[in-house]
Amino acid sequence: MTAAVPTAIHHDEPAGRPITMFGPDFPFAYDDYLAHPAGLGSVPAGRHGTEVAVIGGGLSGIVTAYELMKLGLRPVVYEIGEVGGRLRTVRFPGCPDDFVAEMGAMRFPPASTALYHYIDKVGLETTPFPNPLAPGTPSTVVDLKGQSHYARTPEDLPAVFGEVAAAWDRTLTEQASFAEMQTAIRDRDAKTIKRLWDELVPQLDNQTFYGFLCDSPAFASFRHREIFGQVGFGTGGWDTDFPNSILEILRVVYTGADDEHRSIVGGSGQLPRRLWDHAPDEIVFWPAGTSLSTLHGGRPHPGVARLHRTAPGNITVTDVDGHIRTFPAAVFTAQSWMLLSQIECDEALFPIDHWTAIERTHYMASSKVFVPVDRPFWLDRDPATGRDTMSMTLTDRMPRGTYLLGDDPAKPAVICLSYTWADDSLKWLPLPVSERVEVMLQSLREIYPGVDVRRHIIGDPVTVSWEAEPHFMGAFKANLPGHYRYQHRLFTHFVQDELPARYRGLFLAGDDISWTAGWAEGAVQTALNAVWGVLHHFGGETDPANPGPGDGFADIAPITLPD
Ligand SMILES: Cc1cc2nc3c(=O)[nH]c(=O)nc-3n(C[C@H](O)[C@H](O)[C@H](O)COP(=O)(O)OP(=O)(O)OC[C@H]3O[C@@H](n4cnc5c(N)ncnc54)[C@H](O)[C@@H]3O)c2cc1C
Repeated sequence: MTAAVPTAIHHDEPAGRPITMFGPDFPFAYDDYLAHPAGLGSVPAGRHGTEVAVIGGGLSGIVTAYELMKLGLRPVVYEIGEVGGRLRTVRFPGCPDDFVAEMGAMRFPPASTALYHYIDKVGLETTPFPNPLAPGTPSTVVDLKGQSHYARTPEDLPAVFGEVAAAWDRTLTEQASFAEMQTAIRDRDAKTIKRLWDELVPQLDNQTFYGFLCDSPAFASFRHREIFGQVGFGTGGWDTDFPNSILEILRVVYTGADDEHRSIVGGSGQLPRRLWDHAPDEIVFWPAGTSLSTLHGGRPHPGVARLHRTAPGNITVTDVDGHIRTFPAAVFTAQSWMLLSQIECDEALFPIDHWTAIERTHYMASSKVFVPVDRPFWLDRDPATGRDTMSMTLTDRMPRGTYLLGDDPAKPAVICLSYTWADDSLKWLPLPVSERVEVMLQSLREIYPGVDVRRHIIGDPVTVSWEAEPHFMGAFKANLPGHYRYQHRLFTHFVQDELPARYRGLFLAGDDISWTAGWAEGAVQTALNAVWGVLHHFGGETDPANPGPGDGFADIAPITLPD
């Protein structure tokens, strides 16, 4: 548990299976499905070599393409920017290559077991991420209302933080059957998960995160709600999530998505790039040594400008260079608002209810700023106080979260001066990077009056505001109250037997389609759904010993709410 306030109920890890991102909406064991020696299934030999368009070369698109290739199909990946998408690792201009900044995803819970399947496959190493009060984080400062609290463990914080933690524990116990749900997830007990969740969804779909807190007697005090919003659980301040559906938050805390985060050594962007170059041992139809890279002559096709149907079942793709190609199936993995804005689309691509669901998608803004520094000077002890010079910092000032990355005294290091979401991110939007850095350094000076951070900076800063990136609408989707039905339509779209034939053959995957948006695990899980969808569409099947996500769908399907 990495909580600043250890707010999810924390039991000692019992023996047996750990908590994973198994459900609660769709409790399918993607990790077991991936690990099974029978593989993900097969398509009829007559289909081998058939082209399938994969739009978007982020993690979801690359996983989709990789698995389609292994089945003997020919994925044709279109990417408008860089392979990797929101797994975007950048270097600092003029600095050596071992300085990296994670502009998108930067910390991955071990609970994301389908994601780790691919991290392990391509041989990437991970290391604990220095979240607030995580065991590997030397120290944490919580700075609220102009008062700073230094802590090595949660017990070092003033008593009110413990009260807030207890209030969250009590709220989850009394209003969300927390312990029972975690036991069911641990036991992979899909029936109990569904019983608990299917009861909560209709009750809570209309509720915001903040409303959920206000309804809890444990959070009767405004001050407690305020501190909780500023310090939160796991990774830090969560008040920017207060307007979102409480179902989004419960999904995260039940499944351990905010716990025990690890970063990928050298950067997360290596994962999709290595998978792009990876030649799988188990591959059908294609000669040994085939990879996505060899199938594409080294690089993906350019971005997609137009999508339409030229015959029932066919998807015709026009790329930004004007090349036109028609496919018997396609998987769309970019943010779905691209279908409403940057890509010219034929309305016949989806039924109208799906278009409505796409249109209702709500995105969270997010900004980050990083600077390279000469060394991890924060580990220097202040001789007067015996404290670290500087600490991982949570604050109600503009930067909100400052992360200190690096612990080798002999090496340069990196500071994430600020990581913000939603309204907090929009406050940075008008400022160029130099002004962002000035405001951030000023805030840090208030918190650490004797520390001259600027003196240690050895290169230019890098920044991102995802809401201003050309091919993105924000950092990630976050459902608002009342959005469950839209999310349900998008997630279940990969099972197309009930759809009129004219709408089949185009599949949706990626972060927007996932129940746990903002977590790369969802991008992988939805990719595997789309792969199953394509396989099924082409008359293929899974091995009876290893059924896929669509095979036993009726038994574990997300609950349908009435209109
Ligand atoms: C700031 C931030 C922090 C995050 N933190 C975490 C974290 O700590 N842990 C975690 O697990 N996850 C985190 N995530 C979420 C994680 O990054 C995503 O879930 C995952 O990377 C999404 O992958 P994807 O393939 O679905 O989408 P993307 O990575 O967005 O891929 C879609 C691709 O489509 C491309 N595209 C767009 N338009 C077109 C077009 N017209 N034609 C062709 N291609 C197009 C885009 O360029 C992009 O490469 C974070 C994300 C952000 C932004």
